[in-house]
Amino acid sequence: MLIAGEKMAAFYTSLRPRSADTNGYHEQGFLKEVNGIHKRLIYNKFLYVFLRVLYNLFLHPLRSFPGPLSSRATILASQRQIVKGSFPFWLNDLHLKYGPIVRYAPDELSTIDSRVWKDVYGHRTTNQFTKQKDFYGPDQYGNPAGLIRADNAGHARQRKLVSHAFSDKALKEQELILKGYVKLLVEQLTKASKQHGEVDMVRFYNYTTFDIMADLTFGEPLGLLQESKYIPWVSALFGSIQLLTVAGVIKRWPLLDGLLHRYLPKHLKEGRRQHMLFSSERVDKRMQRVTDRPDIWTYVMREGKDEDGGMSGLLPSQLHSNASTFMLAGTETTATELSGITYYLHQQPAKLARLKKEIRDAFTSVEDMTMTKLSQLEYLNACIEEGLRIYPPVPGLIPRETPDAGANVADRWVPGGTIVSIAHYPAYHSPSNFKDPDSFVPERWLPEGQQEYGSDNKEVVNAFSYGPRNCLGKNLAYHEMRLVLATVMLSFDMELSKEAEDWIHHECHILWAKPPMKAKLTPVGN
Ligand code: HEM
Repeated sequence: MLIAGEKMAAFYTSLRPRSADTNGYHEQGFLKEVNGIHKRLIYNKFLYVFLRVLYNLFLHPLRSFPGPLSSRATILASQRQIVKGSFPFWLNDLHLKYGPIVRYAPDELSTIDSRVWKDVYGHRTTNQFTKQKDFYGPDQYGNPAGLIRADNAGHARQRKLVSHAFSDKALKEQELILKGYVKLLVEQLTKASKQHGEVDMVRFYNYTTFDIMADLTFGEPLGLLQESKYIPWVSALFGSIQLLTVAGVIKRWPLLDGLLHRYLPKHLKEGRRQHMLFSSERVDKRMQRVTDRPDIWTYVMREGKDEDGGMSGLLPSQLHSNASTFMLAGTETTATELSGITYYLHQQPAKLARLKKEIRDAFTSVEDMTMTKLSQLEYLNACIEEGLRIYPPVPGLIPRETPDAGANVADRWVPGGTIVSIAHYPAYHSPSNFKDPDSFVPERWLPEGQQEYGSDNKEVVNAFSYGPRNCLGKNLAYHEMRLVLATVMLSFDMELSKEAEDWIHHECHILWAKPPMKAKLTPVGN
């Protein structure tokens, strides 16, 4: 080590300018030389960028795919939109202009063709297409990675183990837990309305979904409903979403990414560590408890216990990573959908009245609501399907990389190493897939709407993704959305505030940046 250090010192000394008196080497001459090298480096960099742009435009294997010149030339155009929070809308405009498949960045294709679900995400092809590494990044909880970032073999093993906790049978046993929280939601909404006149529905939906998911993941709620406020951990989670978007953009520039990691202020690193610890400590505490309460781990332990009573299937890094995934994937998404549906229904009084009537005819109290009865409410289910179409909680891309040998994607040959993705928002808002794509029309999902909307390409809507890596919590999410929406409609009449009239027009940083949705609630029967 010391020898290496001495050698380095000698090397730098040899580079230092020597004075003209000692060896005739003039300092100015040296500076000129350095300037020359510097200029040549800049020149070379420019030359490289110029040649790269020419290559991307005229020689790249994707050159025959349509897209704007700026996007085919460099990744800057798409990155600008991501940072601005307008990526899904921009992509939507590109599809309107260029058709069902668009080259939105030099190595990247977006498509709105429903065949892509089977071709790229389906069971038959999932082993060929890999998740795009830059987009998902390494697992912060270390290796072996949890569900989201595991390779296909590691994923299949973990998924088999945890899926017991998300089965219909498990959900039936979790019904009472969920009901407890929606009853508390009604109590707290009533109290907050009396106190403040107006309540922010986005917050109350978040309180509910975070408390439910924390109960199922940590065996205890976070107390958000009880206190009617976010705890710092949840606020930090929301605050970090925009930063994560920027970090995702920086990741594509290795030099900047390296600098970011090296010079990230200590307090931010510590904040991230504390944030991760919050969830890991809670799940560790839960694992030490012996209980038969039907939370996630009761099912996983039952199915995956080894001879010593430990968990044979999940290592600590996977346990921590999956708990953290459940707490993000299973909360914000469901609350987003509830907020979106609430907004759209309150723009169309006739549809709102029809839904309220269906719910109030079916139930007199939350006690009457069962999973089976809720799943049979035609109009409620149509509203949820339409909500998932018009305001998908995961609005952007879920990118995959083609295998080295290339692959067929919707009848077109795509070379190896290409990033391909179906884009939820553009696919669901395309007039080539839907009539009146920007209108909230639950009837399109019902037999009565088939005459008018029968030509809609409903197969393209897979808001929970498709194939072996689709959403694990789909059943839970559907039940939760039905239960919460039905409870709110049964218990209150709601009037959105003036400021909330334009609520839907907000940015998207991977997830929707939802503003508050203030509403006046009147308890039914008052
Ligand atoms: C309306 C609500 C929801 C929507 C629209 C939704 C959507 C999605 C989507 C699109 C994916 C695929 C992501 C990708 O491939 O990168 C996904 C994965 C996942 N979701 Fe959901 N989700 C919702 C609710 C939930 C809930 C309630 C849970 C409960 C824990 C959950 C847990 C997960 C998990 C664990 C994965 C990863 C699955 C795997 O890789 O095997 N999600 N979700």
